Amino acid sequence: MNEIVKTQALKKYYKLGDNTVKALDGVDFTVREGEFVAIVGKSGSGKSTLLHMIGGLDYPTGGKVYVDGKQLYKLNKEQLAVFRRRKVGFVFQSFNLVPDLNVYENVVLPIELDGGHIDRDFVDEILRILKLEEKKEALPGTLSGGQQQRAAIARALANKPAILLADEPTGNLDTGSSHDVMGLLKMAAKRYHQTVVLITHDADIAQLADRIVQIEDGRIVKGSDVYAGE
Ligand SMILES: Nc1ncnc2c1ncn2[C@@H]1O[C@H](COP(=O)(O)OP(=O)(O)OP(=O)(O)O)[C@@H](O)[C@H]1O
Repeated sequence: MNEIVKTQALKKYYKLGDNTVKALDGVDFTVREGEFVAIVGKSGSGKSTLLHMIGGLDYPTGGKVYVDGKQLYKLNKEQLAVFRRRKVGFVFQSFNLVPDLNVYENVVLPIELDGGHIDRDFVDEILRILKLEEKKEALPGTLSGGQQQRAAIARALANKPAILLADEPTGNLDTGSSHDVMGLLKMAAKRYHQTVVLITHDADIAQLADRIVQIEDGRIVKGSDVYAGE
């Protein structure tokens, strides 16, 4: 089975005055294509840092990150930015939709900014699967939190990224909307064989993933490799 994400001895240290914070301290982590992985751990354990490293948002202190066969940190800043635009879909707790653009325009915006081809049939299908077809022309401000997050997920899926990374995507939603959003995200991921790595504090949400990876003090303590759950 294809390993789409692989980290080896990944380290990220932050210097704070005389202290060094070891946000990641030797992480070996693999995700295979089409897997839906939840990362859990206490606040400050290193979850967001790991997601940032996989998404090419920052450079590590040591170790390697491979995504879709590319070693990320051999890329310079511009190449890394292109990698992010083309290969990674991001979903955050705060939906980050552009308020003046309607749902459809928000969803296709990253493709337009990258000068890519918009596959309208595919975008329409995603909007249908995420139950947003009636809301294509609505502005984000007129939508519920769950609908806004589904629009953000549609945007992340629209250019068929190699990986979709979600940082607490249900953090701002009530329980009902959280399960709704997770269910639809999972369904879309299955349908497109989309690899998803998701951070959550919520054990119920994590249970919906194919595999749960637990991180403590910058190290993975459970679920690190793809065969752990089998
Ligand atoms: N830019 C930074 N500069 C200094 N320290 C940082 C920076 N980013 C993260 N850290 C530290 O690295 C550690 C890991 O942070 P990280 O955000 O990855 O944790 P987390 O598990 O995602 O936490 P939370 O669940 O609260 O979001 C923490 O001690 C944090 O304070």
